[in-house]
Order: sequence, then C-alpha cells, then structure tokens
Amino acid sequence: MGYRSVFAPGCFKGQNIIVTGGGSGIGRCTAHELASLGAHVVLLGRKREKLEAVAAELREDGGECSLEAVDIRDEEGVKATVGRIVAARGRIHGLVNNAGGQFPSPLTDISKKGFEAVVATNLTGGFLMAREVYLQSMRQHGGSIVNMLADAWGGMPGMGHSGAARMGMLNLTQTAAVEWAVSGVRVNAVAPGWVISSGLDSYEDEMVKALIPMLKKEVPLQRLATEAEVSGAIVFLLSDVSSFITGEFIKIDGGASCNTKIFPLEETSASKPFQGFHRAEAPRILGGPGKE
Ligand SMILES: CCCCCCC/C=C/C(=O)SCCNC(=O)CCNC(=O)[C@H](O)C(C)(C)COP(=O)(O)OP(=O)(O)OC[C@H]1O[C@@H](n2cnc3c(N)ncnc32)[C@H](O)[C@@H]1OP(=O)(O)O
Ligand SMILES: NC(=O)C1=CN([C@@H]2O[C@H](COP(=O)(O)OP(=O)(O)OC[C@H]3O[C@@H](n4cnc5c(N)ncnc54)[C@H](OP(=O)(O)O)[C@@H]3O)[C@@H](O)[C@H]2O)C=CC1
Repeated sequence: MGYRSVFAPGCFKGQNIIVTGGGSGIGRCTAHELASLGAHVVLLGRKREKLEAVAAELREDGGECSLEAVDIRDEEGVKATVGRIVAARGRIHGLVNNAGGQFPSPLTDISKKGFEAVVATNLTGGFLMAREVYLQSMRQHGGSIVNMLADAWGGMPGMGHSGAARMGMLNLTQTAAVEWAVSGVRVNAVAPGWVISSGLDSYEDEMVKALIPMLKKEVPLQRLATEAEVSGAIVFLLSDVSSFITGEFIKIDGGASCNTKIFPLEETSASKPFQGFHRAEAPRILGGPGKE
C-alpha cells in the first residue's frame, strides 16, 4: 500500500525545532521525542546548566541539538536569541512554547509583581517567542507552533494568575492561527491537567500527596498524566499528520473537563443515578415539578 507513518524514524529529519523549557520535565521529554525522530532540537531556558545536561543526554542517544539560555520575558534577549538560531540553522520549522510555571497562592496573597511575573512567564513570554519566530523565519517559510496551556476551564483556587494567563494564551493561539495561516503557519495548543513531571518538585510534597486522592475522585481515568502523554500530543500537532488543524487545542486531562461533577465519579461511572430511570418518574427521582 506504500503507507508510511509520519512518526516513522527520521520523519522530522532536516527540521529545526525550538523547545522552550527544554531543560526539564515535559520540555525535556518532548526534546527526546523530537531528536529521536531526526529533528535538530534547540533547547531553550533560563538555566544553561540544565540545558547542557539535556543536550548531553540527546547527543548520547545520537540526537542533534543546540542550546540557548534566555529568559523568554526579555524582549531584546528573545529577538537576539531567535536571530542567532536563524543565522546558525537557516530556518525554524517548529516552536514548542512550553516554558512556564507559577507559584500556588490565593488571589489575596498575590502581589502585583507576583501576578505580573506569572502572566509574563505564561503569556507575554510565549507571545514574544512566537512573534519573533514568525517574523524572523516562519513568515517566509511556514511552520508549526504549539503553545502550552493548562486545565484552566473554570476557577482553580491558588492558580488564578496562571489560569488568567493560560486563557489569554488560548486566545493568542487562535488569533495567531488566523493571522498567520496565509504564511503556511499553524498554531495550536495542548492543555494538560496535572502531570507527573519535574515541575511538581517545586511544589510542597504534602500538596502533591493530597492531590492524588482528589484526582481519583475528579478525573475519570483516575491518575495524573505522564510527560510522554503530553509530548505525544505536542509532536502530533507539530507534525504533518495534523496539517489541516490550526487554532485548536488538545486537552490531556484524563477526561476531567468532561466530568460535570454533579454526581460523584464512582456514581456516574456505573451510571447509578439513572439505573431503572424512566422519564415519567423524573419528578419523583430528581425532585422537580412535573405533571401528576
Ligand atoms: C490554572 C490551572 C493551572 C493548572 C496547573 C496544573 C499544574 C501545573 C503545574 C506546573 O506548572 S509544574 C511547573 C512548575 N514550575 C514552575 O512553576 C517553575 C517556574 N516558576 C517560576 O519561575 C516562578 O513561580 C515565577 C514567579 C513564575 C517566576 O519567577 P521569578 O524568578 O521571575 O520571580 P521572582 O523574581 O522570584 O518573584 C517575582 C514576584 O513573584 C512573587 N513570588 C514568587 N514566588 C512566590 C511564592 N512562592 N509565593 C508568593 N509570591 C511569590 C515574588 O514574591 C515577587 O513579588 P514581590 O514579592 O517582589 O512582590
Ligand atoms: N506539570 C504539570 O502538572 C503541568 C504543567 N504545565 C505546564 O507545562 C510546562 C512545562 O512544565 P513542567 O515540565 O511540568 O515543569 P518544569 O518546571 O520542569 O518546566 C518549566 C520549564 O520552563 C522553564 N522556564 C520557566 N520560566 C522561564 C522563563 N522565564 N524563561 C525561559 N524558560 C523558563 C524552566 O527552565 P529554567 O528554570 O531553566 O528557566 C523549566 O525548564 C509549563 O508551562 C507548566 O506550567 C501545565 C499543566 C500541568
């Protein structure tokens, strides 16, 4: 039949792909996936030593990579960094806007500076990266951008600054997709729920431990995601398999956002509230008004 999967070995050969936050967690895992598929990965983050450690791992596995230390919130730094990458590599085929994070805190305890630091990290920084990559390479040659969101579809106590930034990033994803489609650039996003990653090391052990039973109650698949489950979706959106998908996002949340939470998960998974349910009995079962 001649069918060949794009995820076949070497399917990203000849492509230069920037992964921000490539020195740890989901970024590191994505970098491994892409390098194993033949891409030249440009690892980007603030701490050079973290990037060097991941670069050594990739090279040990036979992968190709380079690295750039920059704070994505620094406009001039981002411009110069993207300029150096284009000068060295010729063009940029893909950007994974993964760098980000926050500190958990109730809204009343967040200072203006703290709020702005989180918005700058999760929204402005991603904007600066995407804009520069577009202006300096993708506008001329096309490409694919994948932005990082989070499971922020409702209020999430302690994460108000981050949730606001991620929802901003969703609209930025859609707007960039529309404005840049004419240049052959696709812009999509992934929205994970909680992921077992190095990122969780920055949270207190007690908080992470408390999360597990909570997630079992709220997440239909009853666990946290793995880094590879997120990087798989990122690679799909970067690849030609998704060539007619733009302005879209993929939730990687084990079904959490589909769960209305009206009934406890253990009840709904067995459809217990509706066993033996007949429409005529609705007023009796649900307690609402109805015809006698
Ligand atoms: C909405 C749904 C979200 C779902 C999330 C699901 C789970 C997500 C998990 C993850 O994201 S894992 C990744 C975790 N990794 C990180 O968070 C690392 C990156 N984070 C950071 O670098 C910081 O948190 C930062 C604030 C985003 C940036 O740090 P920066 O070095 O620029 O800030 P500072 O100069 O240190 O501080 C600026 C400002 O912010 C206040 N602040 C910083 N940390 C805290 C804290 N722990 N508690 C309270 N306030 C904090 C800091 O105090 C500064 O403000 P002022 O005090 O000077 O007013
Ligand atoms: N783990 C989870 O449960 C979830 C994570 N996410 C998001 O996924 C992304 C990856 O998270 P994860 O791998 O778990 O966490 P990590 O903390 O391991 O990764 C975050 C990366 O972002 C980099 N980074 C942070 N701020 C900046 C900055 N200003 N400039 C450049 N690089 C920066 C860090 O590198 P350095 O320290 O070198 O700057 C780090 O490598 C983040 O955006 C995170 O918020 C979303 C939903 C859930």
